[in-house]
Amino acid sequence: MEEEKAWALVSELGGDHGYLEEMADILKQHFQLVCYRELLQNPALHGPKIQVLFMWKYFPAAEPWLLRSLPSLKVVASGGVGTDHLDVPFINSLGVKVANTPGVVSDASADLAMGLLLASARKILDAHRIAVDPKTVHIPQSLMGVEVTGSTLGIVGMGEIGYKIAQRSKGFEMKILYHNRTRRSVGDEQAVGAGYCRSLDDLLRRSDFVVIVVKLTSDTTGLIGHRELSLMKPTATLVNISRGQVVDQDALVEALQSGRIRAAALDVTHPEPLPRDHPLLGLPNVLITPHIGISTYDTARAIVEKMVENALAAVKGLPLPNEVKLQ
Ligand SMILES: O=C(O)[C@H](O)CO
Repeated sequence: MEEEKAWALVSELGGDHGYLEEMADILKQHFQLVCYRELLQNPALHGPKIQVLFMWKYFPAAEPWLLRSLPSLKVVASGGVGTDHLDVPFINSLGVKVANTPGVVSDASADLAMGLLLASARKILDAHRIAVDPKTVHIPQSLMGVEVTGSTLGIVGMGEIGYKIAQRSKGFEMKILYHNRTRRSVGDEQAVGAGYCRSLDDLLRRSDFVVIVVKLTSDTTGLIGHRELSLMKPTATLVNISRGQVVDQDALVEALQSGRIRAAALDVTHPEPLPRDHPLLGLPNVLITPHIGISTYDTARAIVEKMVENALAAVKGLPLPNEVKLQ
């Protein structure tokens, strides 16, 4: 006899923050799904049976009132690696576990970092606009970029994603520097030819491209501010794929407007999206993508599969493969 499926809450199936059809099918194979909208329409009917909250791109937000209205909840299974949108101690205090999906997001995130770096260095978006607009005249100087091959890349945060960026950069013959709380093994460093910078300032002074890949914590909030930007080369480019709050955006606007640094390429901002009149959106030396680091079909599928694995373990009372525990 088929085991009865446990109930899980999801944002939407389809829609802006919903799951693509294929991903929704994976969830449906294992769980009976209730959409957030349905829950709000009939909380007394749906609330008590929900054991899993699946979060995709932070939706539905795990707000205290929502968590408290789900008495059978066992796990918040969040897609992606960052858990800065979750109050883990509070969730745990309700007897609910938190899981994320590390590992499977790393390749797509590292690929995007390289994409942003290359697009910014070679002004690929400006070039596209000129190529498709018959009214523009191609002035070659305006599309002159900076050389990637042989340049120096500074990676701030050498976890799995940072390391994968280093592996990719090796193919571009870049000199790799990294700054991280803990130093990698000699073997890891040698495999990609990465040099450790104990001091972030040192890395900032020496790099042509600085890629930010740290987790958002109280230590990394505002890590790159006026002082740090002023240490960078005027020809340097800042790439941020971590979280918007790691960079002081006012300081960044100033550095970009004054030419203190050459350019920035950002997959993350604070807030997301930025208000339409935000100065970053009007600067010619900024490239912004709307937090698409993990947005590939393969990665989305792998994320959803991991979310399911964690959720099934929680429902069965087994240890979670990816429980988030605050150190
Ligand atoms: O944290 C992550 O994995 C991505 O930034 C998506 O939120």
